[in-house]
Amino acid sequence: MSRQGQRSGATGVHHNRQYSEHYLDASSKWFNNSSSNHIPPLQDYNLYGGGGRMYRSNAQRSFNEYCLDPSTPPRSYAVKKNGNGYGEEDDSPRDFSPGLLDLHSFDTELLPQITSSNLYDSEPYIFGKQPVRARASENNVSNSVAAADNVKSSNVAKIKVVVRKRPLNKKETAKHEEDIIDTVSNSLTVHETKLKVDLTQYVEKHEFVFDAVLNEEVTNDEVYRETVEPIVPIIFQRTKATCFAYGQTGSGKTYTMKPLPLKASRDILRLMHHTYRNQGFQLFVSFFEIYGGKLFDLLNDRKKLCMREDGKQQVCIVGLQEYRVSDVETIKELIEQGNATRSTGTTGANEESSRSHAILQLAIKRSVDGNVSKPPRVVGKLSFIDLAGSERGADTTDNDKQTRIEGAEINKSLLALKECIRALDNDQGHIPFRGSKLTEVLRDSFVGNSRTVMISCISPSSGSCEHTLNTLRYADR
Ligand SMILES: Nc1ncnc2c1ncn2[C@@H]1O[C@H](COP(=O)(O)OP(=O)(O)OP(=O)(O)O)[C@@H](O)[C@H]1O
Repeated sequence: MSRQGQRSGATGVHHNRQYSEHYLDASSKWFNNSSSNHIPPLQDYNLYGGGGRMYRSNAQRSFNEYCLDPSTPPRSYAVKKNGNGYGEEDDSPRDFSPGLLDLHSFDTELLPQITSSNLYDSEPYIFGKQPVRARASENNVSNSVAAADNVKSSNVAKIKVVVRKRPLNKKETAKHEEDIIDTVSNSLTVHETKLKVDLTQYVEKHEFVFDAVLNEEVTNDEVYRETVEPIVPIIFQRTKATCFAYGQTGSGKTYTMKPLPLKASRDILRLMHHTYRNQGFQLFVSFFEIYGGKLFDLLNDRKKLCMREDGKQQVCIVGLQEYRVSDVETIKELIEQGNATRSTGTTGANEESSRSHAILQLAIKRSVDGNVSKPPRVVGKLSFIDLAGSERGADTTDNDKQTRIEGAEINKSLLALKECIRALDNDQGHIPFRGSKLTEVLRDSFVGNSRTVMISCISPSSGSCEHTLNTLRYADR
């Protein structure tokens, strides 16, 4: 009997198997319904002129100059402004001029520090109207929820490392590969088969402990609850958070990351429409990728973007399009559009492998003093990063020059990311952002009040042992 068969299937988290329907199916569903009970149910309060509205922002035009109908892909519409500040559809589709998105100093500069009592005790305002006293009692309810969120925020670790083990796939099972990973609570053991000099086999055990270990039975909903859900409320409290998935090609990074932004935006909208109702928060989405050290806008025909640093060493991504969104459907469309645009390529290791880092950002903004004529500024931000396959850095032999260059670039950025996380972990004053484009772009997510969640994805199979150990060593702090 194989070792796999002998084991009792000890797991850190006990839940129904989710992959039975979707696993082994490359077109598995990416957007699951969130079943979170922690945040009140979403209601459409029609805050922005209709749940089906979406706004596109860039720095050269005011944020509400564009308004798109989410029922069709956003880039096929341009919008002209009407009298009430909201747009109407226009036939001229590519009316957008490249904007300047300054991640810090323009519309993403943090609002001045608002103490929690200021933020929650003040009367709510409605766009263009005076504060309404009648809403005071409703606001008191919000206050207590917000206060509870404050308490929660101090409990959210600055860096959290979670390992997710996927099930064996069809190919691995067909090759009779064994599951060599045991998980118990937040620890795991890798059983590596080795050869002695006399060619007899022996098993070396490698043990690791992480903040959480999620076994092959854990669903995407549970991954969300363990990783991103605790961060969502603190985004409203001037926090910038990053969640990324690391691991070899085929280890489940995309499978793990894809549902997270949608689940997070659903909860963000719930909070905006409930706890923070009428407090002027707005949600913006942008989606870009870093491929070969260059930036491309996944929500604007993969338009090439450039990153600049201003005199105050603040990072700007020139031309990046952001969309103001107020309903989950629109966000889903944008994410689907971005994913479809994302580049994939062929290498010796995995034909479908993604060789780029995809970065989806959800930014919560608010106009200073509730003045809608002023561009809204970032209050908090949540970045989701689906990293390129970690073994790409070693991809130097059986591929062409282009693939080798890509591999070197990926290797550089993954190392730089690790260095930044190590520096954050050690509370070092200096964070080495400049190590790569990826870390430069993420600079503002690492400074100040930041949170980082790393999800290390591993394959259970004996054939992936070396890569799995590399991934776990990368994640080991
Ligand atoms: N936890 C899981 N449960 C069920 N199926 C999974 C799980 N993780 C991954 N898979 C499946 O494994 C396959 C590879 O996963 P995925 O594409 O997410 O890998 P990846 O790490 O993103 O690879 P790449 O770096 O090449 O993009 C997919 O078919 C996916 O559906």
